Amino acid sequence: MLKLHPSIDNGFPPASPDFHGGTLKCKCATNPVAVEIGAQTAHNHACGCTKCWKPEGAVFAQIAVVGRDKVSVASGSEKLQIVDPSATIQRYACKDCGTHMYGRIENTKHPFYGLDFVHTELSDEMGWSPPEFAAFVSSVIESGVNPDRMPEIRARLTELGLSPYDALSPALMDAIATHVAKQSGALPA
Ligand SMILES: N[C@@H](CCC(=O)N[C@@H](CS)C(=O)NCC(=O)O)C(=O)O
Ligand SMILES: [Zn+2]
Ligand SMILES: [Zn+2]
Repeated sequence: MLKLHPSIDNGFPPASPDFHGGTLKCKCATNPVAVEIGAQTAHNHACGCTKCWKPEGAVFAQIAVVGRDKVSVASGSEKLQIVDPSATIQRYACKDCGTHMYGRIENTKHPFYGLDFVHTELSDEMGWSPPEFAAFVSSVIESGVNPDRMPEIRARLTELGLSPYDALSPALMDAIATHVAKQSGALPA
């Protein structure tokens, strides 16, 4: 069976109705970085881009958003470093094991400002919001996936209920464009 991501390949449970977050831990056997998430996540999805962190052997990342005020580093903050300070999303990774612990947008004009990006499979808790779609699917080629495999990959994502898109989902792309149009004045604010 084609393997895309360990938390996706075997299907995924629905979100627990009263779920209020959990703790993400990096892969270090000793002194792991721990990040507390104080709320349920939203817009969880598979991402095929080269910038999002993937578990060993995975073709896709799994990534969701949560309010930045709900994210706090509980331990190991001294091990965190920003992967690419010039990127829109500043991804804080453990410098020992490479795991990305959270991604943050500092540009207050960005449509997603206020939301942090997190990989909920780094938590032992069950009940997180499940993935809803697959984003940046064509980008897996940039990580070395043979383009001939794309029909099979898109078919498998569809079978899992994750509609494949080559950017974000239409709903999120519309939300971004609406935000931009309100900033430019093309739409009333
Ligand atoms: N084709 C590019 C796409 C990168 C990209 O645009 N990623 C999206 C989804 S995570 C994004 O919003 N990136 C902003 C950032 O990385 O700061 C790649 O794979 O590197
Ligand atoms: Zn680590
Ligand atoms: Zn990505």
